Amino acid sequence: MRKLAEHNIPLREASITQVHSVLRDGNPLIVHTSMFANALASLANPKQQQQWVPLAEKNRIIGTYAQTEIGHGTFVRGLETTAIFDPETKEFVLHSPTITSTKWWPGGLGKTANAAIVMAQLYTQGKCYGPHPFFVQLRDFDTHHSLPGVILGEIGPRLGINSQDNGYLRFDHYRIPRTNMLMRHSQVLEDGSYVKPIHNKLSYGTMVWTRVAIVHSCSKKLACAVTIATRYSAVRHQSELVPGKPEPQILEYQTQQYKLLPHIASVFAILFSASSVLRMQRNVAASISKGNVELLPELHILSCAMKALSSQDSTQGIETCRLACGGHGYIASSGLPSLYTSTTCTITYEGENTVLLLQVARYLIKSYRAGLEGLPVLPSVMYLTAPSAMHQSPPLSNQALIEAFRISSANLVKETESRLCRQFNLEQNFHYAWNRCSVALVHCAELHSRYYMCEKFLSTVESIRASDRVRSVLQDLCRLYLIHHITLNQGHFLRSGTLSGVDLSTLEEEMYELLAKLRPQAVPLVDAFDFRDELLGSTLGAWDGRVYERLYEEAQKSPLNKTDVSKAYHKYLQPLMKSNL
Ligand SMILES: CCC/C=C/C(=O)SCCNC(=O)CCNC(=O)[C@H](O)C(C)(C)COP(=O)([O-])OP(=O)([O-])OC[C@H]1O[C@@H](n2cnc3c(N)ncnc32)[C@H](O)[C@@H]1OP(=O)([O-])[O-]
Ligand SMILES: Cc1cc2nc3c(=O)[nH]c(=O)nc-3n(C[C@H](O)[C@H](O)[C@H](O)COP(=O)(O)OP(=O)(O)OC[C@H]3O[C@@H](n4cnc5c(N)ncnc54)[C@H](O)[C@@H]3O)c2cc1C
Repeated sequence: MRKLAEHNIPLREASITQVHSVLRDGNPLIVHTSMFANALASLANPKQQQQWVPLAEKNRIIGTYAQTEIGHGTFVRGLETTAIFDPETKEFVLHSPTITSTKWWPGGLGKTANAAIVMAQLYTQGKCYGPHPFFVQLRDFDTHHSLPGVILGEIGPRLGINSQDNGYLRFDHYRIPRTNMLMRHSQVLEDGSYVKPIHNKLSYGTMVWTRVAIVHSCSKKLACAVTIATRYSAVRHQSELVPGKPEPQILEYQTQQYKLLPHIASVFAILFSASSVLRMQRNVAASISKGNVELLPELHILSCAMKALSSQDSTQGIETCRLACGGHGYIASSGLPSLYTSTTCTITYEGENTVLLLQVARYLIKSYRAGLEGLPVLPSVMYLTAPSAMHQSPPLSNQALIEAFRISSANLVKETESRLCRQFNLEQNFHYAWNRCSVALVHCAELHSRYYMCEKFLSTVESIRASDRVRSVLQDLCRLYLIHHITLNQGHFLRSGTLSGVDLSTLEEEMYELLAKLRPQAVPLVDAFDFRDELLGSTLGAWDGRVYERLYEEAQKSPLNKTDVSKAYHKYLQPLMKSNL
């Protein structure tokens, strides 16, 4: 926090710096500096911001974002916590009517936060208006004791990020002033009348913002993992590539290159997509402040798509990097296990990936249908019904591969929409039909999202300002990325007729050549990420390559090595050994 102040970084921008990477097992302040700060910035009105933001900046208020309940995370409309307006006292009464309405998961809620943005069902004048955000003080600002009517605690150990004190929270008819409802977009007036927002999903804005931030953080996490595994693969020698010759660096094995290089490429693909979504988010934020919400649906869908793909890619990539380090990848001091556990949660939080992909699919199907009817659709999905342009680029050129992605994605959407219609005719119920097609719908969303990521990678590399040599390496990486994802999704390309079996063999051949060509660039590429050793926190991935010395030194720090004979020997082992059992 001191560093943020020294560098004049506003609280809500902390999460896109590296400040949180210093703490490996999560961080009790992360939701304060990300979601809480952002909720105040985007959902509170100017007066409320004046009241709370300076206190949050000075860390007098430490907040969290309390939305999820034990019973409902995904289905936000199903939340059960109520905020009922009492016109007599001009207060909202917050209440948790059931066990399932207990808030569950918010980061920092257990012991750290003294306030929260609470999402609760808003009732006024006897009518429910759905989930709305409220600023709620949870603990005394001086003593830190929880306030009467507020019941809270920590939820217990998790797979990872155990320093984050995820918490639970219940309210017992807890009263807050009317002015604690975050009123930038919708309001409850003194007489209890409700003023609705210009778009009814604006209160979901903090989630959209965080999804964009997650894309950024996923590229960083993956970059850390590939740095560790690549440097280690240059230091580690094992087996014989040619019988009788010295053991080579494991990075010489093609299979090792195949494990690492596509993920190095993936770091760039995610990063460039993140930048593009971030740009869009800034434009949308500016438009919203002028009352224009036209591009909000596009931002919502793009942030869902990129959050889902980047969290999945980075989690799989980190696990591949860990396995690529053999046994040493399993040791905590390699840094890889904590990278994995602190990244796999991004698949679930801020919208479980399948659910987000289904949001994308819903948009694809709606846009496809609108396009067929000649209605206007937004730019990113115009291709679904636009005429194909496959034959205009040289065969198997980068542009041709992007076109193949585009046509295959459009083809899959078309096929799935027909399936949906057939299913609808059978079921006579759209929702049942949708569920029966949902595996295919998720595939549509994945392919569309991959197309977007490939396109962003290519267009960024083509326009980037760099020396010819740097550009040439990035072009090779981009080419590897495109081919790698085409080989992983061969079925879609064969089905759409955009690539033949022969094309796929040619591309596969080229991929193997690219692995060999890029091998000498692997270490310079990860060095260029420029992580300090303290941030990597890895015995395998430090700059100086002293892997074995560091592993040995780290082992000396194990608490079990403080004494030659452990207490457990006297307490359990010795009696057992003497017991003749
Ligand atoms: C450090 C981080 C720590 C972690 C923190 C957390 O996890 S915090 C907890 C994080 N928790 C989660 O992330 C929970 C995940 N769950 C959710 O976000 C929501 O429940 C939902 C989006 C899945 C469905 O919402 P729903 O049932 O209200 O909506 P619906 O499906 O009926 O669709 C109706 C229409 O609304 C549209 N629309 C939807 N959202 C947006 C938006 N943001 N903007 C604009 N539009 C949006 C949608 O496209 C559709 O448009 P159409 O087709 O009619 O034109
Ligand atoms: C580490 C961590 C930190 C978190 N931090 C916070 C926080 O700070 N604040 C906060 O409010 N919350 C937080 N959460 C909660 C998080 O946002 C939710 O867990 C997440 O949104 C998923 O919801 P769920 O747990 O209800 O999963 P569920 O929705 O119950 O998912 C279970 C399964 O059901 C499937 N499913 C659900 N709905 C559908 C559907 N419509 N169609 C198809 N399949 C479906 C899912 O795909 C999944 O396979 C955190 C969670 C974790 C793990």
